[in-house]
Amino acid sequence: MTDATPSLPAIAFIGGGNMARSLIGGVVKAGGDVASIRVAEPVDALRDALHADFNVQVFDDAAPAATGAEVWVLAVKPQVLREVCEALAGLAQAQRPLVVSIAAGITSAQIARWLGGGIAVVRAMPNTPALLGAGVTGLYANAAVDAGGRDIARTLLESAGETVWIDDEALMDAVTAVSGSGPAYVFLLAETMVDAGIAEGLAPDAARTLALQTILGAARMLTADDTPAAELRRRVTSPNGTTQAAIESFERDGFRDIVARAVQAARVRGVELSAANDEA
Ligand SMILES: NC(=O)C1=CN([C@@H]2O[C@H](COP(=O)(O)OP(=O)(O)OC[C@H]3O[C@@H](n4cnc5c(N)ncnc54)[C@H](O)[C@@H]3O)[C@@H](O)[C@H]2O)C=CC1
Ligand SMILES: O=C(O)[C@@H]1CCC=N1
Repeated sequence: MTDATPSLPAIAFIGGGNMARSLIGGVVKAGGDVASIRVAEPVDALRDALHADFNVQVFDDAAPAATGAEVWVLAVKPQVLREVCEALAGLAQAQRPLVVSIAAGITSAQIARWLGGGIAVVRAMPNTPALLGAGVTGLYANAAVDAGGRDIARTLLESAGETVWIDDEALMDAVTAVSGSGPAYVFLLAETMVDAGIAEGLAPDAARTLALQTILGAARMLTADDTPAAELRRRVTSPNGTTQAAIESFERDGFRDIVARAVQAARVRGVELSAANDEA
């Protein structure tokens, strides 16, 4: 939580789905001024829930939410972003907002162009632990973003957790592949460990508690200090013990390659999303 959070300018979230809810929850929890938050969301139930839960102003259309807001957070799916931006282009040229896009793949140049050109765009790639303030966000600013704009974007995303600036926009697809999608990899590991425990005879509740608390405890150890993950792993691995048997099995089965290929697939998909949504 930063002291600057309450002084964020008026922010319009365009799209009030999962990630917008996580970010809004973070800003509200951090003491941000809810009166300065507007959300455009076409789905009635989502819109009503955002208003009920956070007391933010809600709209069923993007333009009235964006009118007068200094910051626009684009939180729609990549596949609809072009249409959303083109509908807001006139307003963007009149208002010159700071645009923060959380859409996977879509580049700052595409967004600036779809909004009519010359727009300050920050690409942000948060992740769902933002809901607990335990997220991490990669941030990239295009050349039109000034120091004040960078501060606003950082402050906004810091309410969801840590932030990391990325200088080369091409690497935002790698950020997405590691941390944007990353929680799903950990959830997959959790599912697999619970299922494996059950397969070995543990009761489902016991397997769940054992696996999930192990992941939580390990994550806390990983972030407690600078001890490398490999060293923490070594400390668990007694010579010729049970862990060594498991790690050797992972290595034989190509665990490192499996993870590297999955991260690469996510990165490549980011590039594809950019290209697929830019056809004339
Ligand atoms: N879910 C995740 O873990 C992460 C998602 N993202 C990015 O965040 C963006 C949103 O993803 P989610 O929140 O997961 O999707 P979502 O589907 O939950 O939210 C998108 C929302 O946009 C609304 N919407 C559609 N058209 C609209 C329009 N014309 N005006 C205003 N709202 C409109 C939809 O009704 C929906 O509620 C995507 O671009 C995704 O790449 C980024 C980081 C992590
Ligand atoms: O799966 C996706 O495309 C989005 C971006 C990162 C996490 N969810």
